[in-house]
Amino acid sequence: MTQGELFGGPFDAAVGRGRSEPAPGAVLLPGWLDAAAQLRLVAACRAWARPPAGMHTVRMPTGGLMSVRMVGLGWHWYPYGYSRTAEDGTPVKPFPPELDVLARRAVAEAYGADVGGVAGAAGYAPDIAIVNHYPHGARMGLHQDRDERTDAPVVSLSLGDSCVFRLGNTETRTRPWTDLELRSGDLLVFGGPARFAYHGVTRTLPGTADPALGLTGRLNITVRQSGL
Ligand SMILES: O=C(O)CCC(=O)C(=O)O
Ligand SMILES: [Fe+2]
Repeated sequence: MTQGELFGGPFDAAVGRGRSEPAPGAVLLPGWLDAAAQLRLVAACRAWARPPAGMHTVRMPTGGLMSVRMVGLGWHWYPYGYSRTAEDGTPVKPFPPELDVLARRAVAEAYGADVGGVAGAAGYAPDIAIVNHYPHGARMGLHQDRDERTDAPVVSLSLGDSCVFRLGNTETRTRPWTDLELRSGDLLVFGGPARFAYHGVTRTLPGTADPALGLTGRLNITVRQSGL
């Protein structure tokens, strides 16, 4: 049985763990971060998560709490917008220069010679990072990232437990979609025609992280350009 059959849908366990383009404009580079870079990022996330303006639970306008906890750097995300003030009323932490460097390299490597053909990729100037922590059992429903005022690519880095990432289409929350396994160190860039695709995390795979990371659950860092 393939993993596709196991998860009941088209499933690309990052075929052979090589570069793939799961949808036009979406590029997956498995294992893009080496072990040392992953360790450094986990340590940085721990510092960014601390109060003030630290990691918090988000209440949706409908009243429910998100199962993912998050912290914004550069800008604080709330449903549905950005502010310079965090959940606790204190100024948001600055957008870290190391994420600026990393995300620019990510976009350059993801698109290579095509960078000029992807909206906002050549002049990519990120100023937001959102760090999400997925405790065991957490998930993120299908959504579009559309609180930014640009169509510049979103850079996504995964750390810790693997997850099933659902990459859908730009029109509806329904099929067609592709389920991708994102593992620790994987880079996913979604720009161009994939920039406003619905996406989400249907589940994490507890216990799949390298124990050496010292992380329970999964971390995801998205780096974005606000246009604000
Ligand atoms: O955790 C992920 O891989 C996706 C996170 C995401 O979609 C978001 O923060 O908007
Ligand atoms: Fe998103």
